[in-house]
Amino acid sequence: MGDQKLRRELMNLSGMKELIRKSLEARKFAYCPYSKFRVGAALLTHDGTVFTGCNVENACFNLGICAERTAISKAVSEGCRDFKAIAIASDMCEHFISPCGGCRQFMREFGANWDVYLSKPDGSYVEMTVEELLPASFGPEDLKMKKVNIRNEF
Ligand SMILES: O=c1ccn([C@H]2C[C@H](O)[C@@H](CO)O2)c(=O)[nH]1
Ligand SMILES: [Zn+2]
Repeated sequence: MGDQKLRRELMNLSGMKELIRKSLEARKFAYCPYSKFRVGAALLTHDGTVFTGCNVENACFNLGICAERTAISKAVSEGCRDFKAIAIASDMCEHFISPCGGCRQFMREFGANWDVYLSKPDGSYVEMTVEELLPASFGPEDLKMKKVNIRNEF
């Protein structure tokens, strides 16, 4: 964990603002006829590519997908997994949008020490890491332990 923290590269201010602008832009494509709660995301990879996403709801309510997961799935399905930052935008002026628990775990799959910008429509934001949003997390490394001998468990 310590090593990962050292490797974290901070982004410059104009880069952050541009990513937030793209998440605000992506929010416009939100398909949210049920909640009417638009969310946009813009995901930056280490090679500089940006994948955007919006929430996509469904008449079968529990099938809806969040903006963050849309963006991450777009990136992974195009061969990109090396994430630097994700910006998230909604229409809430009073609060910074904050990702749901499922999206935090989805982000965590691809590392704990990359940046998440929680924004407001005026472009203001707070910066957090995936680790800060999901402390003491369970990740892919935890599955790499030795297989237990199930017969010895009783
Ligand atoms: O960070 C968030 C929070 C909520 N939503 C979506 C899910 C649902 O479509 C709507 C209301 O919860 O907003 C996101 O996409 N991202
Ligand atoms: Zn979510």
